Amino acid sequence: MAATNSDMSTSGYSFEDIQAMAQEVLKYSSLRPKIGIICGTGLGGIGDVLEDPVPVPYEVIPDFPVSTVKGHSGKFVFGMIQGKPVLLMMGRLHYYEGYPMWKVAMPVRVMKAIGIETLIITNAAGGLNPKYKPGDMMIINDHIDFPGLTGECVLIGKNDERFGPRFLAMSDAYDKDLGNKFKECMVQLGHGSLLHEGIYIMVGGPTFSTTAEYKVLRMFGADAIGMSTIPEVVVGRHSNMKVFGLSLITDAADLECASKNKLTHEDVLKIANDSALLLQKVFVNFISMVN
Ligand SMILES: O=P(O)(O)O[C@@H]1C[C@H](O)[C@@H](CO)O1
Ligand code: HPA
Repeated sequence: MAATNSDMSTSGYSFEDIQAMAQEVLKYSSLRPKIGIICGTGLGGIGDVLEDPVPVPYEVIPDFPVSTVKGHSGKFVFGMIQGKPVLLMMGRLHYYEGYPMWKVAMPVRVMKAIGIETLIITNAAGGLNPKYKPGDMMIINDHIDFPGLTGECVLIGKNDERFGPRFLAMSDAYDKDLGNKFKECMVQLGHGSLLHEGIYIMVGGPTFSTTAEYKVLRMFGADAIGMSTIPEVVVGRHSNMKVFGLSLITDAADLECASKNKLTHEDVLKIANDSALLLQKVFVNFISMVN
């Protein structure tokens, strides 16, 4: 298996490598899910609503990278939600862990090869929009691929058309119908006031931003800031999947430089943990509405 990028192929893994990884994962379950969920930092609690979960640790998949961040356990999990088979990815890969961009999003290609058609991507994010508070949620309706704009787009390199087209439109990246369904769930459950729709910007991390950086990124028009998601969205769309993106707002950017408290990963995990039960309830309803 060629897990290097020496030939400048887009993914570093050939089409055949990705199919072989998918076949390996499929050996663990007879379920054939069409819905995939990527759990953001601390959001693995979504896995608690899975009936008959079957975990597939990344270590059993040949040449699959490991997840090194607290709050990301490092496994795929098959299971059922509301009578529908789903595949969870618990343990995303981040650019700041030292993985090249093509490797960060490679699991999305494996999910596609497994049969996933609808990709639900979650993350923990900082609120740049002054209206957002920790514990709020934001449906991502557009994004700013900051690494992409500066030459680190996940699709840089040779393109294998079996994965998707060389040039990819991103104007319709986020599925509106899925967004409306999620909104409906939040309103039905009485939590409509926690929900926003907005623009997510990805930065490389692992540093959180300075006040000056937050101000610039807010001026760009971003509502929430994080260190993931966009490479997965781009590869999901390249693979012709329907994509839904959700940010859990875990902290409010200190645009006035007024706070004496320094933001930590533990703060992010705590808010994610506090929101776990609500997210589980919402996801049970949401998945029942997803085709
Ligand atoms: O994997 P996500 O984007 O949810 O994780 C966020 C960004 C960093 O990885 C981490 C910072 O606490 O949370
Ligand atoms: N910045 C970047 N990533 C994040 C943040 C933040 O403020 N909060 C959670 N993930």
